[in-house]
Amino acid sequence: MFDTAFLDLPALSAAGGEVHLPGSKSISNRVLLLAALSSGSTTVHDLLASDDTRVMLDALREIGCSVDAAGGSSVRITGLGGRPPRSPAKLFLGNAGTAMRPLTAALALLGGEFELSGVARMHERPIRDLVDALRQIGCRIDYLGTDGYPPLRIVQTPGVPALTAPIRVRGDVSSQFLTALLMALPLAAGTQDIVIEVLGELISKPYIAITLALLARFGIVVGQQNWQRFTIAAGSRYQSPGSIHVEADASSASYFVALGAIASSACEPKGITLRGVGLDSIQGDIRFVDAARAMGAVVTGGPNWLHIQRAAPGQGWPLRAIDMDCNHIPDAAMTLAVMALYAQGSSTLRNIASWRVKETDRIAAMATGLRRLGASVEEGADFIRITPPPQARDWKAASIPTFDDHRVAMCFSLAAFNPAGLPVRIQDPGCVAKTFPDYFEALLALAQAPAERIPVICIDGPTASGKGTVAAALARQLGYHFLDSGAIYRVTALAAVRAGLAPDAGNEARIAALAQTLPVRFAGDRVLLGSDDVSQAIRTEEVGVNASRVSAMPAVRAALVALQHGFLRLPGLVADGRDMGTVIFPQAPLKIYLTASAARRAERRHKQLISKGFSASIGDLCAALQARDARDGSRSVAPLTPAQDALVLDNSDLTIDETVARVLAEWQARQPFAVSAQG
Ligand SMILES: Nc1ncnc2c1ncn2[C@@H]1O[C@H](COP(=O)(O)OP(=O)(O)O)[C@@H](O)[C@H]1O
Ligand SMILES: Nc1ccn([C@@H]2O[C@H](COP(=O)(O)OP(=O)(O)O)[C@@H](O)[C@H]2O)c(=O)n1
Repeated sequence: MFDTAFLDLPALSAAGGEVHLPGSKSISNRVLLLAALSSGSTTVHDLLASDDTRVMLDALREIGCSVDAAGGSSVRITGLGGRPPRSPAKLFLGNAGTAMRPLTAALALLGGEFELSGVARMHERPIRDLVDALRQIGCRIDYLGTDGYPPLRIVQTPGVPALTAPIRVRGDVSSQFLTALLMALPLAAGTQDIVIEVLGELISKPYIAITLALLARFGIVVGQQNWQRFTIAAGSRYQSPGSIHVEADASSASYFVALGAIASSACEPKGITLRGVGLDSIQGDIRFVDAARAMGAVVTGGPNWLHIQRAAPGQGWPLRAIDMDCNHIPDAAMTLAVMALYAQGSSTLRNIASWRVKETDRIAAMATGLRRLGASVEEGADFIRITPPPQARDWKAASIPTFDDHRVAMCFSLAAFNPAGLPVRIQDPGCVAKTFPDYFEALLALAQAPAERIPVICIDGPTASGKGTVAAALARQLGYHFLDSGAIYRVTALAAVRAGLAPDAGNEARIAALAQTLPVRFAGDRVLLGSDDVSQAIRTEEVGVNASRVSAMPAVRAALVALQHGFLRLPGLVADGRDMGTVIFPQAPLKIYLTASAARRAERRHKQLISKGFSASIGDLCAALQARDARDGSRSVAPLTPAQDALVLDNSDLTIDETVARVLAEWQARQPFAVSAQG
């Protein structure tokens, strides 16, 4: 997951390949609650691992269900099955509406004392209509903060209240209230039919269809008339299906359907293949496929898969503008708003008032981001109209605020295919954790960009100047890959010595041959030579000196070039070494030559070695590093010297954090985003 302050996506040019989507958030949480209300155990497969499912699982444990890992993405839930929930209990539900609403209804019916709270945004998301419906039937629920919003306290004597009249609930604000009642009211259907009447036009009907389909899997049959009246038959009982698979999220599929529709396929495999959700999905958002087709996407599919390709020029590419009622696909329709950037003419998405009360005001959020990209946007209470930038040159490099809304973040990643070749900055990319923690990894695995567009920051300099430390910290903060080229030379030296080859000029050809096929791999912080973990072994001073020797051999350096180029991958790279800016990545937009006085560097190396349990004397180290500087600086190939366009940074009197901050400031200053103006 990209847990960084922002993620800069370079302009992307093409995409292709296959992706397996994670389980749906709303199906995951519905299934978890139904399993918790059933008797016996239910093994839930393909459960989404995300913030929202985590808070639901924690809450279920808190009220007395047992939750056991069942391998991979499976969990086994042993439900209450008629037992009262553990009470009193305080439940923290983050920003998960799919936990807050159904748990409120279920706990109010089961009885006990509960406090349900969430993050600040959750306390701004209305719940009055559900509370009013539950109060009608005698449930005691109090607001602990603002009237009409969580946090809530439930104090209800155990035992489900008797129901005499139909329960009425508004259906025109959020369908989640009706879902909550449909999932909880079978608890009250022991000896009587339960009738729920919807007031107003029910929005998001497809989400109710998912609820009904899942209730049926748990043995509860609900009759419905016109989406206005729902009847749960007397004697209904939650029956665990034993095991159940969570479908992948059709809303998450929308980003990849859109990706296939807008990205060209540079090479085989053509187009995007999605696994985990297909044309037979129980999720209403699968209808997004029809909307994407209307805009020009070429979509085929089967029971558990979809394949999407961009249309031929003039036959759906550029995309066609649409004017569409999106009530049936409220979440996925956000993706259409970004697809509209690639359409000819203005697109209007209507009947989307529910966007205003989601994780953020999504109409405002989409309008903000789209305008920053250069589109003209008109917004109303329940619609948004998008006119793309007229020409490629009218696009702008934008820093997109995501308002802690996973879908906003995912949608706007698609703007990286803009015809102007501009990068896009996604602020707080970690907010995708709500439904799709590895979204950006999945996108970047499919997306392609020409090597010259992938940004590289080079940090070169003498030994112990802090290159490795600073480069690794930068890579972490930017979400970029990290190349420790010194480690490659160290591994080469170690492999040579292990092969009986002394690091002398006479062995150059043989060491180069060995370097050509060096089986080195980086796995997080570990360095592997074949299957041998050599992370520690390569850090001795002896290996450092041998590395300096083999690195002076032109044939060895040549043999390692391709290996180093291979590290240049999306979304970007921070490369640490001696010749990153001069030889390996001469096109890099930022080159830092990091240095410090020999005395300071010897001190640092001394501390580092002592902390790793190696013995060393500062005097010896200072002499050795000066000798190494001389050898690295005087060798015939790629001598240690600042690139002409490098920025020399002497950090003798800077801390690590100060050094990183300086480099980061240089990097930010080179970005096209108007950061200060845009926030
Ligand atoms: N600016 C700095 N101030 C103090 N110590 C530093 C600084 N930069 C790095 N160090 C420490 O110096 C040691 C050597 O840094 P390292 O990143 O291994 O250098 P290099 O990769 O240039 O050889 C590390 O233990 C690191 O924590
Ligand atoms: N790009 C690079 C990186 C390292 N090297 C050599 O490899 C040796 C070990 O690299 P390193 O970065 O781990 O060394 P230290 O700076 O940590 O001592 C250095 O002394 C250099 O001689 C190089 O020649 N070119």
